[in-house]
Amino acid sequence: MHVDAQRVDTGKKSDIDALKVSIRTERELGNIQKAELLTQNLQGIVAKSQNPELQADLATITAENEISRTRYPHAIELLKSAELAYSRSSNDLALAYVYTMLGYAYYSMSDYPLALDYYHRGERIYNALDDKKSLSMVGSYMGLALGAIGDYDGAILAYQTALDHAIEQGSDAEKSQVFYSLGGLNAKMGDHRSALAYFYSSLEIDTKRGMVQNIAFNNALIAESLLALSDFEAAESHANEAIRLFNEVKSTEYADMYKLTLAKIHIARGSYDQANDVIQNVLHTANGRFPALTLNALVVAAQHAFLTSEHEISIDYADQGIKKAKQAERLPIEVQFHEAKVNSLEAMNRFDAAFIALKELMRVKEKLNNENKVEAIARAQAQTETVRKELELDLKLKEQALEQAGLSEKLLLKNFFIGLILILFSLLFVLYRRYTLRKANERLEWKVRIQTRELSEKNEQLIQSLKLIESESITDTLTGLKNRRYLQKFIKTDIALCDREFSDWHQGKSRKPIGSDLLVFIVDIDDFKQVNDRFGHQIGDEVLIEFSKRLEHVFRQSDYIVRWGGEEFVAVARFVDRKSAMVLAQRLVKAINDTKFEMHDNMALPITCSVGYVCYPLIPTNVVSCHLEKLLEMSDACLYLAKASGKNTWVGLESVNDEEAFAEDFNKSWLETLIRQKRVTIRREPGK
Ligand SMILES: Nc1nc2c(ncn2[C@@H]2O[C@H](COP(=O)(O)OP(=O)(O)OP(=O)(O)O)[C@@H](O)[C@H]2O)c(=O)[nH]1
Repeated sequence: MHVDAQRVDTGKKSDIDALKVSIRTERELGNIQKAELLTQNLQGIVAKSQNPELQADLATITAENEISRTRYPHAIELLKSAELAYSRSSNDLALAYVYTMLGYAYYSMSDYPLALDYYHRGERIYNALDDKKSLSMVGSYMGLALGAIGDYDGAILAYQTALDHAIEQGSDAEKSQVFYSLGGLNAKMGDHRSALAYFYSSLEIDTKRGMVQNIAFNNALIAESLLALSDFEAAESHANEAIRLFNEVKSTEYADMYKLTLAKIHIARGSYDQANDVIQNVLHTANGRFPALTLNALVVAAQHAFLTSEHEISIDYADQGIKKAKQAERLPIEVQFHEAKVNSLEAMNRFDAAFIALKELMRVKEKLNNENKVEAIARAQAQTETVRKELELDLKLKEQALEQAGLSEKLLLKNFFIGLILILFSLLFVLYRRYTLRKANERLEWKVRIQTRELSEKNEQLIQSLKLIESESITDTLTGLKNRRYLQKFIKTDIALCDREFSDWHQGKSRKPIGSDLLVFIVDIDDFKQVNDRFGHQIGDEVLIEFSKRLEHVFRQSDYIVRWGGEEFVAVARFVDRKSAMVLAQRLVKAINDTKFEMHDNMALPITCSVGYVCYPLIPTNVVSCHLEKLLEMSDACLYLAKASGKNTWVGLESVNDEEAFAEDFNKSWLETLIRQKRVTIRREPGK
């Protein structure tokens, strides 16, 4: 559906919906500029309407445009604000889509564990809504991320499920996506011949549908696989076709990205001058504007200079690349630059400098290795999720079969002939399903066989790294809650979003934020040592588990609850009004002391807890940005006051009046001083 950008200014819902569809269609067709133009039109309408849902829609659509432009951090910011709005309005379908897009943005920035986490969130909602088409989409994306962390087994399973959903829906778009992704996976595994077969299948569907940008992507990846197979002539022709199509739809960043493939083809052929022209051209356009493109161009430039024995130049490119990769936190690519530097220094017989560069290379590799350990956890979690999904799918199929059987019986009784025809159709359908599934299975089994040996080696490595990282996992094994690593990873973006909402207000860009505070609680079980001493550690553990469950009842699903350590828990209520803090704290204390804790041997223990909390931002009228550790120091000082006033109660720091209150060490005696000087607003349980 195409809508004239000039004419949609009425703000009518049907017009707005048509405009949204139009933007997505233009983008899918690769007309990014047109999509951005229409988005500006939507922006005008949204500005007039002040409708938060519409603002969230605009943020999502703009984020998708930004992803097309490879501007991922901005896309993430926009998606986070949409996530907030959709959670508030309980718009589950839109929320699931936002999660999927967040996953894709993180995937594009090579943060695979976070990408998988978001994909799982989206998938859970789509499952609950039984939305097969979206399940196919998210399955494909998950396959990509699993493939990227080397979990080929998991990736193949994800694609299999995605393909099933796509076939069931008869959806060409999703089928093409799965084929494209399977091509990518095979290319990653080094099986370029199979990769080509998948890319060609995807290309065929996209050509039928006239999806120019997808056709361009298929051509680009076909070129890369052909290059790997040393078929330079065909590779060059596909790379040129990709570049032509990307330029045609004004997607110049991608055109430049695949000009680098062309440069690699020239290098492989020994046409170094031609390669150099292309590289310089890309570096010139990318520098400063497109960080991802600049990094890729510098890798090829360093490689080119090394091969033409211009070692000084190669080192210069490598140094530029190291600096930029550090800024962009792209460790895998930083490793490539260090390697290039070591090679060039060695080739120049500068062994001292080469040794120093080698040490740096080892350090960065070690860092990357540590990150991969976290990825390994994501892989383990993803595998568990896949097994669960399979069981669920199996159960659903059985239920459907039972339902169908009941239905056929009734129909048979009513009308034998109609029943007979139905059975014949069902049979044909089952045969057709079996045929398509068998075909898909054959293909997958063949690939699994090829990969079995590699997988068992990888599994062995995985077991070793899992052992290493058990203590660092993001889940607390006793209570099943998340642990401090999880909170440290996720809270940063929430704090940034909160800062942004408030500073927009200070700068007069938006109205005063409502329901945008973060509340950080520390919850500590009272006299827990006595529980252990009197009843033993096992009972102590049972208390911790029951305690966690009660915490989960008090907070919302979208809040964070983590076991910080021992008998101490941290909960963060996200994007609420600070007025709710007292209510939550009271509810927390009551949730614990109201009913005794039932233990497995019918013993019932009276348990109480103390709570300290802090509301963020602390000075709403003048944002002083804080990190998690500082906020915890403050809630801990409040917790101390709660303990000192007899336990089984709460104390909260609602706001502070001046910036100087943020002393280096925010401890209990500093808080007491601030209270005495009336520089803070403190809340306590009435009567305590
Ligand atoms: N059973 C069990 N006990 C734990 C665990 N982690 C920490 N603990 C115990 O928790 C107790 C904490 O004791 P303290 O820090 O003295 O605190 P408390 O007794 O709760 O006293 P207050 O905080 O002043 O109310 C210690 O006895 C730890 O051994 C665990 O995973 N399981």
